[in-house]
Amino acid sequence: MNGRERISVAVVGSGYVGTVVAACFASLGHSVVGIENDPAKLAQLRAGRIPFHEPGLEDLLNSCSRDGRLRFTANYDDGVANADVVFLCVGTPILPDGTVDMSAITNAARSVASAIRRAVIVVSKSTITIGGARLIEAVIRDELDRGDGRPAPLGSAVLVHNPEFLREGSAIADFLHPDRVILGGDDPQALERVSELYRPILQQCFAGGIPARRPALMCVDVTTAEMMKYASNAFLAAKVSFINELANVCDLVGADVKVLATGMGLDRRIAPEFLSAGLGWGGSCLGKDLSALIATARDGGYEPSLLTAVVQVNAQQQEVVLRKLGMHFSDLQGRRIGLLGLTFKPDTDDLRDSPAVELARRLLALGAEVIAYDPVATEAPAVTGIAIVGDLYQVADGADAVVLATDWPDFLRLDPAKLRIRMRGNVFVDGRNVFDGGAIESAGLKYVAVGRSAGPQATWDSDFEAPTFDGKPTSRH
Ligand SMILES: NC(=O)c1ccc[n+]([C@@H]2O[C@H](COP(=O)([O-])OP(=O)(O)OC[C@H]3O[C@@H](n4cnc5c(N)ncnc54)[C@H](O)[C@@H]3O)[C@@H](O)[C@H]2O)c1
Ligand SMILES: O=c1ccn([C@@H]2O[C@H](COP(=O)(O)OP(=O)(O)O[C@H]3O[C@H](CO)[C@@H](O)[C@H](O)[C@H]3O)[C@@H](O)[C@H]2O)c(=O)[nH]1
Repeated sequence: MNGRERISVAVVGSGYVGTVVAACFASLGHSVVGIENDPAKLAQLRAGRIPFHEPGLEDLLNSCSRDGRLRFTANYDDGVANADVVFLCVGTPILPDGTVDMSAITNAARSVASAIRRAVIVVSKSTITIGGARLIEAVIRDELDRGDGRPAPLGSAVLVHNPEFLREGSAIADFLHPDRVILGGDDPQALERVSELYRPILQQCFAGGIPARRPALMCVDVTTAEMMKYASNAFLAAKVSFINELANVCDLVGADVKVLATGMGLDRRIAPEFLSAGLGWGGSCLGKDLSALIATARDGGYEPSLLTAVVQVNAQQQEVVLRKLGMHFSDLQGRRIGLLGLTFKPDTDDLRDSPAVELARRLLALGAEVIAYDPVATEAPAVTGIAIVGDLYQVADGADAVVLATDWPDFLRLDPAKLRIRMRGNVFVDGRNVFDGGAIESAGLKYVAVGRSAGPQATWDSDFEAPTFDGKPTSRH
C-alpha cells in the first residue's frame, strides 16, 4: 500500500462493471467484498472464474483473492458489516417507455441499508436517472429510519455518485488509468474519503511504463455528476453517428471516409477517436443512456432533436449494409449470408444491443439464411434462425456474401482466398472498414465497404508536404 490506508470496500453487483471495480480496488491494496445475488455467477466467481469475457480480469481476480484482498458473498450482513464504502454496481436497464428502471439499484440500496451498522459511504456507480442519487439516498434513509426492531444504534450513510466510464474489452486499463474521476455529492468529508480510494490512480504519472497525463478529479453536485455520464455517452454516440452520416455522403461523391476521418482527427479539437464508420454503435450503454437522456429532456418539455437524430442515423446505418447487398442481389430471399462477428464490439462476449445481431435479425426477416462465427460468443443469441459455426471459414461454405460485422483482430488475419474458394458468390462486405480492399479483390472477391467507394485515395506518406495557403509547398519539419 506504500503507506496508504487500506479501506474496506463492498461492491454490490458482480457484472461487467462490479467485478472490475472490485478487482481493481483490491489490486490497489484495499480490502474488497463483492456481493452478488445470482447464485450461478457467485459460484463461478468463488471458483476464480469470470462469468463473462473481459481480458485480464480473471488473472487479476485470482491474484487479489490469493492475497486475501478480495472475496465474494451473497450475504449483505457479511459484505456490509465492516465496509467503510459500499459501491452499487447493479444494472439500470431501460423500461419500454424509454425511462430508467431503477428497481434493481433501489432494491440493492435497501438491502445495503438494512445491513448498515456503522457510518458508511454508499457510492452509486451504476449509471442512474437524473435525480437517481436523491432517490437512492431517500430509500437508504427510509430503511435506516424504519428501525424495524433491529438493535440500536443503527449506522448512518452518506451518498456519493461516482459514474463509471470504463469500456468493455479494455475495462481494467480504463479503470486504472482513467482520464477523469467524477464524484458527485455535497458532503466534503465523504468526497474526500472516496477520493482516498482512488489516490493511487490519481497520483500516477505513468501508465504501463509510459508517461501519462494525470487523471483529473472533479467533485461536483450530484445532478451534474449524473448528467456527466449521460452527456459523455451521448457525445460518443453522436461522434460515431456523425462519421456514419458522412460515410454515406462519401459513398455518394466517391470520397474515402477512412482517409477523411484521419484528416479530421488530426485537428486536436476533433480528435481521432470514435470516428470509425461502419455498422453503427451498439452495446449495453450508448443506446440505453441516450434513451434516458432523451426521456429526461422530454419530461421537462424540451425536444432534443440532435439526440434523436443520433439514434435515427444509427438505426439507419444497418440499412446501408442491406442496401449494399441489394446492389448485388435482386432480393435476399434464400440467399446464404456468412456473418463474421456477433458481439457489439471486439474483446467482449456482450451481445446486448449488438449491431451484428440486429443485422442478422434484419437479414433473417428478409428471408436470408445467416451463418455466423464469433471468436467468443459461441452460443446463438436470442434471435431464432442464426446458425453458429465453430470456425471462421465455415461461414463461407456456400455463401452468396460474407459480411464482417464485428472488428475482432482475428478477422484481420483471414485469408480472403480461402474464404472465396468456399463461397458460392463473391461479395465481401466490410461492415467495419478494416480491410485493405485491394487484398480482398485480388482474391477474386468484390470488396464493399462503408463510405469508401471507388473515389480517389489520398496518399499518406511521410514525405508529403502540406501546401501553404498560397499553394506553395512547405516542409513540416
Ligand atoms: N457494461 C459497461 O461497460 C458499463 C460501463 C459503465 C457503466 N455501466 C453501468 O453500470 C451498471 C452495471 O452495468 P453492468 O454492465 O455491470 O451490468 P450487469 O448486468 O453485467 O451486472 C449487474 C450485476 O448485478 C447483480 N445484481 C442485481 N441486483 C443485485 C442485488 N440486489 N444484489 C446483488 N447483486 C445484484 C446481477 O446479478 C449482475 O451480476 C449499469 O448502470 C450500467 O449502465 C456499465
Ligand atoms: O469509432 C467508433 C467507435 C465505436 N464504435 C462502436 O460504438 C459502440 C460502443 O463502443 P465503446 O464505446 O468502445 O463500448 P462500450 O464498452 O459500450 O463503452 C461505452 O459505454 C460505457 C458504458 O456506459 C462507457 O463507460 C464508455 O465510456 C463508453 O465508451 C460499439 O458498437 C463500437 O463498435 C464505432 O462504430 N465507431
